[in-house]
This record gives sequence, structure tokens and C-alpha cells, in this order.
Amino acid sequence: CNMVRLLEGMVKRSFSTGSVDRPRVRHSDANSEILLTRQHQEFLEDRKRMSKKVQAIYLWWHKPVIDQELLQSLPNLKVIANSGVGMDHLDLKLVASFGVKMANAPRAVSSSTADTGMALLLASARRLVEGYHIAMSSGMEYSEADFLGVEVTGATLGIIGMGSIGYKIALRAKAFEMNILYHNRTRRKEQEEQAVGTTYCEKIDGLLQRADFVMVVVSLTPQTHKLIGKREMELMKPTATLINISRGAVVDQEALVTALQTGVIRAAALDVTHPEPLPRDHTLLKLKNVIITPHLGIKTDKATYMITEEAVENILAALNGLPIPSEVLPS
Ligand SMILES: O=C(O)C(=O)CO
Repeated sequence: CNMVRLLEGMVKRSFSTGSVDRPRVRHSDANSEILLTRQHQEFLEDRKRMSKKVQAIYLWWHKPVIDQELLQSLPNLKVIANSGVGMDHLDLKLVASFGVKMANAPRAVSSSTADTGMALLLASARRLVEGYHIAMSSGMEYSEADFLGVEVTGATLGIIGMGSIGYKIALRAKAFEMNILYHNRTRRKEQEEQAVGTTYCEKIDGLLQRADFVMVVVSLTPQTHKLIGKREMELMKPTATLINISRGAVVDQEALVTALQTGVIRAAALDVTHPEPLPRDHTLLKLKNVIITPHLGIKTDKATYMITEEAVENILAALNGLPIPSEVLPS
């Protein structure tokens, strides 16, 4: 618990001091020495000084590149604990080949990320962002017809990926009286029973054809890269909305631009893009039927604490040679 508070305090201090003036936060006592670094470049510099001692890396957010050179320079490294659920920024096989364990934090992030998904769904359905801009620009007349949205109650939500986040989305959607379909590599009977009324679609196509809202929640892997492409968008209803809270590369962004411009689908709401952020002149930033948020996913005060707690649990287990609660194995 002390370690969790210590690390959480360091993360918060690093955020509040900003990355420019005081990017590094240090702690050292009889039992531990911790250095928190915000920028990739500083991470590389710091590791040169600390390399012999480093036993654990807590990856807060996705930045530092863990490559062969880095792994070779850290002979005592035992574990890399990630602050989120997605591990696509790590070469799992490479890390494992150095005998280093890996862990993520699914328990901590599922609620906050599911909330982000629902917030995007509602905002897109009810054209909140367009409405916000009109309301905030003085002197514009409102006309009711301008903001005709889509009714969420009774609509069909298709969830692609029924992990811990997908399940939390199903629970939330149920409270909005939505019909829920899901697709997952393996059927999740337990989740179906708990989130009463979710229907499994063995084939993704059936889900795409029936859903009014398609929410993408899968991890990015070679198998899910561009999982939602031109063909998949063409299967969707022209009135449907695509919501992506997983990784930008799971959706073929060029195909998405065309689909949004030509009315193949109604709208998109994206917490993730490829790359992040998008270049200023990217077409997606100019389309009215798109909402983009800056990968807000997990970011809440409570999740920040819980993520650190889960990471510390994982780190301590690894350092003590115990089973790691959220261990991630290379597939
Ligand atoms: O948990 C993660 O990996 C996320 O990116 C949540 O947005």
C-alpha cells in the first residue's frame, strides 16, 4: 500500500509539474530507489545511470521503447508492468526471451475505458460536439432540425471484443435498454449470463449487418490489424456509427475516411487514431460526422490509483517469485 501511494504520488507530481520544467521525480530510501521519467529521451539517459540496478519497469502510458539494446543493458530486470491493458507497444516475444515477465492492468482500467466508450457513443448519437460549438458561438439561431440525433434506447450495439472492457460496456448499454450483440474469438458464456441479454455472433459479419452502433474493443495484434476495413464498413448499415476505443490501427483509416465522406456509415467516434495525434491536415479532422478524443480511455483519478495498485501488485509478485496476477504471456 505504501509503495502504491508512493508511486501514485510520483505519477501525480510528475503530471502536475509538467514535462518541461521538472520531468523527473526521484525517490530513494533503504528499500528502494525509484525514478520516474516522462520523456523517452530522458528514459534512455536515466537507464544508462541506473541500468545495473533496475529490477522493474513500470510503464506509465505507452511511450518508452523497450528494445533489444535496452533489454541487454538491464541485467537485473525481472518485470515490466504496464499501466493499461493494451500491450501492442511491446514486443512480447523479445521481452520474454530475456526472461523478463510482463503484466498489464485489466481490472483497473475496464470501468473508465468502458465509460469513455459510452461517452463517445452518446456524444455521437446526440451530436453533442456539433451542438456544443453552436451553443458556444454567440448569436447563432438554434433550429431543432439542425441537431436531429439517433435514439440510443432500443438501438442495437455490437461489441467487438468481449474482454473485461467489452463486458463493462455491455453492462452500461443494458442500462440504456440497448440490444447487445458481441463478437469474440471465443464465446464468453459467463459474461452473457451476467450481462443478461447479450447475443454472441460467431461471425463478425452478422454483427456488422445488424448493429446501429459498432464498438471496437479488441487488442491490436497482427490478427486484428485493419480488422475493420472497407468490406466491413460496407456491411454496416448506412445509419450506423463506428466507435473505436481500442487502437487506431484496428480500423483501416483510409477506408473510414471514404466511408464517412460517401455515406457508407453515418458517423465515427474515435478515442484512438493512427498515428496519435493525427497530422493537422488529416481529412478525419475536417469531417463533421467524426468525433475524436485524445486517447482519454483510462484516464480518471480513480483509475490512476488503481492502475498503480495493480502494477505494484504485479511487480511485487514478480520480484518475490510469486504468480503474477495479471501476467501477459507472449502468444
Ligand atoms: O488500457 C489501454 O491500453 C488503453 O489504451 C486504454 O485507453
